[in-house]
Amino acid sequence: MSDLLITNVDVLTDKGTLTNHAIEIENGYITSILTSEEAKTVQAKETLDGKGQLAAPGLVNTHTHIAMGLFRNYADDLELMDWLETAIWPTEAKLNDDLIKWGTQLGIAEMLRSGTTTFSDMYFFMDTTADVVKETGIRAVLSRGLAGVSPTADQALVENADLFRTYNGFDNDRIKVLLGPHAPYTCPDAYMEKVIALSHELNCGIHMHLSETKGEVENVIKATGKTPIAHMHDLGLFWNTTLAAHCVHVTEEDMAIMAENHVAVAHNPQSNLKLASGIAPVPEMIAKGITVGLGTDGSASNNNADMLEEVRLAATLHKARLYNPKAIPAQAAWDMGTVEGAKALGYKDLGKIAVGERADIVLYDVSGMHWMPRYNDIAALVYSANSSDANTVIVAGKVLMKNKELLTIDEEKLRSEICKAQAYFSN
Ligand SMILES: N[C@@H](CCSC[C@H]1O[C@@H](n2cnc3c(=O)[nH]cnc32)[C@H](O)[C@@H]1O)C(=O)O
Ligand SMILES: [Zn+2]
Repeated sequence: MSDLLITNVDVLTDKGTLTNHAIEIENGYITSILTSEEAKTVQAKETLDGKGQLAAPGLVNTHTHIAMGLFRNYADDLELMDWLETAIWPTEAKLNDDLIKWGTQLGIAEMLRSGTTTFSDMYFFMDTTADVVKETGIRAVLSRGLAGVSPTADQALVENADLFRTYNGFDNDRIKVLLGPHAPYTCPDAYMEKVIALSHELNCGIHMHLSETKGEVENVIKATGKTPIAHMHDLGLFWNTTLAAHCVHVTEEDMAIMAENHVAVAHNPQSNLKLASGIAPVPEMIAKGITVGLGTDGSASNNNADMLEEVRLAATLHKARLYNPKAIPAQAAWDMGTVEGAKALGYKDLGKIAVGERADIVLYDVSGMHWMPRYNDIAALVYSANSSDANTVIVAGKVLMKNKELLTIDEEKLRSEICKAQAYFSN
């Protein structure tokens, strides 16, 4: 008997949309895709009626600081270093476990409601974040932010290693753990050497902000004679898997290093626009064989965790930059938001609806006027859908949102806790 059967649903597959089909799920995986006729004989513990809905893979947010939703619209219209130094870091100093718990829950509620089923996080108090991930059922790749310039730098390494030992591989890889060296400007070489040594000891991957702003690149070149990518490569950072957030200012040589060392990129178009960082050369990176996923970055620089916005921006931004409507076609943008993002996070069986894939599925309500006519569902998702069309969300075969009701989060309680947090940060 299967665990879950979704019936009467349109299914987005690599070969186009299969109308009025059924998806069978067992042990967190998609075990078959059937016609409605074939599905009649299937026995399942739970059945979901997918009538009027389109089943698509869940979105994969490859770069967030999810609890930063606490600082949504708190400090805007500043460039990165100014924003971090004058607004964000002093406020983050007031964070505690309890606030992180509610900030994380806020982000997860927002992501599930907008069709995201996996996120990759870099932040503080990651044990608490891991707890919330465990309870809410979302999929996550967690890294403890590591800053060598912080007074707690060495303690943070211990915390990241403990996080890895406790959670890496939890629940059949529903949680994975990376080391999170923050950025070249907060991680001096001596500290990076400790991070790299730890990555060898644990056989652990890396998640780091790299080449985000012109200023960062200029400073690293001044100090070392090399770009941040070349410098990190020479330090030995890329020996295992690396997820590099941003990569806005990369040279041809950087891209060659990244391709050769399988450095994957988390492209955060909205954050890069808002912090005036620039536009990453994404079509160029993809052409060189680099895996590029999409991320929202924190909701204090975005200012939401809506991945469909990133998919749309990825599809449109590079067209305008290159005066080329084919720069990132709709399918490529969709893939970056799903299967390519999953690859960037080290999942080989995530991000598609197909037999054998992990069952992270979103059912979109396609009854809205903006869904008519329906010539092409990929184009509809990329160019016309609203993320609030997400109606039902499944992660690892478990239903986490059903007909817009979150089943693992008490939103009333969450609202009241976020109001308290706002009052706390307003003082
Ligand atoms: N430095 C911290 C841990 C870092 S957590 C990750 C950090 O990244 C910061 N952050 C958020 N968005 C960005 C970005 O776009 N670039 C660089 N840092 C960011 C965020 O505010 C947070 O401080 C410590 O003292 O232990
Ligand atoms: Zn970031």
